Amino acid sequence: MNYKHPITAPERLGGLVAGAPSSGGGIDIPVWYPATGAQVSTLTEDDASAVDKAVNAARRAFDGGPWPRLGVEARMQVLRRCQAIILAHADELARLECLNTGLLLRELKARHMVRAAYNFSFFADYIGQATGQRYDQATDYVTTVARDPVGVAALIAPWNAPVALASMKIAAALAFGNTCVVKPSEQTPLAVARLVELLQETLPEGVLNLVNGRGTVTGAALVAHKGVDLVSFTGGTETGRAIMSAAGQNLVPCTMELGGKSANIITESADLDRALDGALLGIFSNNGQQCLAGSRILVHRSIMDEFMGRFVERAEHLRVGDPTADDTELGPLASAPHRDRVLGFADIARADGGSVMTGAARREDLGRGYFVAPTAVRACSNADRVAQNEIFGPFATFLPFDTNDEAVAIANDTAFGLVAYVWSDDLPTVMQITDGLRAGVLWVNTPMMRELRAPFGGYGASGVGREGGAACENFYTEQKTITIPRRPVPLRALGQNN
Ligand SMILES: NC(=O)C1=CN([C@@H]2O[C@H](COP(=O)(O)OP(=O)(O)OC[C@H]3O[C@@H](n4cnc5c(N)ncnc54)[C@H](O)[C@@H]3O)[C@@H](O)[C@H]2O)C=CC1
Ligand SMILES: O=C(O)/C=C/C=C(\O)C(=O)O
Repeated sequence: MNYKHPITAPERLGGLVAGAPSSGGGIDIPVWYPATGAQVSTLTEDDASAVDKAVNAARRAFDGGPWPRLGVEARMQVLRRCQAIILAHADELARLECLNTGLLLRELKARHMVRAAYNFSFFADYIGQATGQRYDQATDYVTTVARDPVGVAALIAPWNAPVALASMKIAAALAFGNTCVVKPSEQTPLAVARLVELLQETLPEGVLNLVNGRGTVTGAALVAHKGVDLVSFTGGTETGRAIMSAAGQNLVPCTMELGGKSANIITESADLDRALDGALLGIFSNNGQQCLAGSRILVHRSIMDEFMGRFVERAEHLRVGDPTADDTELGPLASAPHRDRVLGFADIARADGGSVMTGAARREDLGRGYFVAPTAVRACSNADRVAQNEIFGPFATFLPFDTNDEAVAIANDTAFGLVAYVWSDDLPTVMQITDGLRAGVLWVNTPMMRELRAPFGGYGASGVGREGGAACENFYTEQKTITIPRRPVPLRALGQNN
């Protein structure tokens, strides 16, 4: 199948430093359309010297430029202009993102670009309403807490929702007065590059810079750079470990939004129709590639066969194919190696004694794109590798449980702890399960509702720190405590006693 491309990408692509093309210097990296396997652009990698120039540009903009010194009202206006720019170019950005990720164009327009624009208006509103801290000590002293921007932010974004996730970091870093160097995934640079280019129109020079290239080259040079003051990363857990160790050498703060193996708990008291819709959305939306996927579906044993049977039937009817078509429900995976890795887990499931209920095959009838059939396996136990590893694809793992306590124990029995889903119409059951779960975000009777004022992030191997309103304020600002006597309070006069 030769699906039509959603848009034509620039033939060649690089970074952007202080509004001008970066110096590159690295290898050429092909950029593919996952729906056809065709090369659509070539990325010039930024080497360590190009990264150095980008960080220095951000440093100059921070140390001497207007951005960190701008009043809140002026910064809010700029953030609102960023929102307007994204909305005005939403169709183009969505098409570039589709071309580069194979995510559904419909979803990119309706959710990802709307979220990207909202990230900026959210932080504009947030800084406009931020309250301060003041402490009065008896009558003699007053202490206030000022917040300064931290400095140059290294923002490292993944390939599964490039613009939506990079823009969250950019908007938050800018809102609190920082300057940035953004590094998108080398697999998915197109739409983030265009976003950074578009936002130059309203941002002072050097405030938002872009470097491109492999994580081990461009990303590693960025994280290790002494001019970087903080690192925000979203991506895989192993990469998170490497980045945090490198950033640790410079003692800079990090947030790590990492992987998950989240439990989706379907209790006996669930509204099963709704839980079924939620379970399908939880694992198959975003082409199955999201950290917050409900990838371990834990079902009460009394309803396991019925629920899994209905899930499999619906999965087999998912419309897989052209990501630009309005009625497609599942597009391709992001890359050929990733497709092969995901499919490899079917053999791993069998080797561990599990059964493949459906899927676990390439959709070669759809051409050379990286399509796989929606997959469900029944694991033997929660120790199986398909129950412990993040697969990051349209691949659901089912396990039964007998009691609420057992559901909680299974849910908590992984290295991860990002999110969890609970389906029940019985309040004591909901309370018992939510009290016991060790995960950063819990959704009860709903899939994936994101509240930007609330913290988002995970326990354990799912991350360090949180993203969201106050969490971002704490991360992207330094706090400065200032104590002033109201009048000349007498001081102990040292050295005057002899
Ligand atoms: N949102 C999420 O939670 C994501 C989770 N993953 C998980 O991670 C697995 C592996 O995916 P990968 O493609 O390897 O993603 P990754 O986590 O390695 O890539 C994310 C970003 O980190 C950069 N990066 C990689 N190594 C780096 C380093 N040493 N220093 C600085 N930056 C570096 C990459 O270039 C990219 O921009 C996936 O199969 C999935 O399970 C991947 C992407 C997103
Ligand atoms: O909503 C957020 O801020 C983060 C969402 C994260 C993902 O969807 C992901 O990494 O898959």
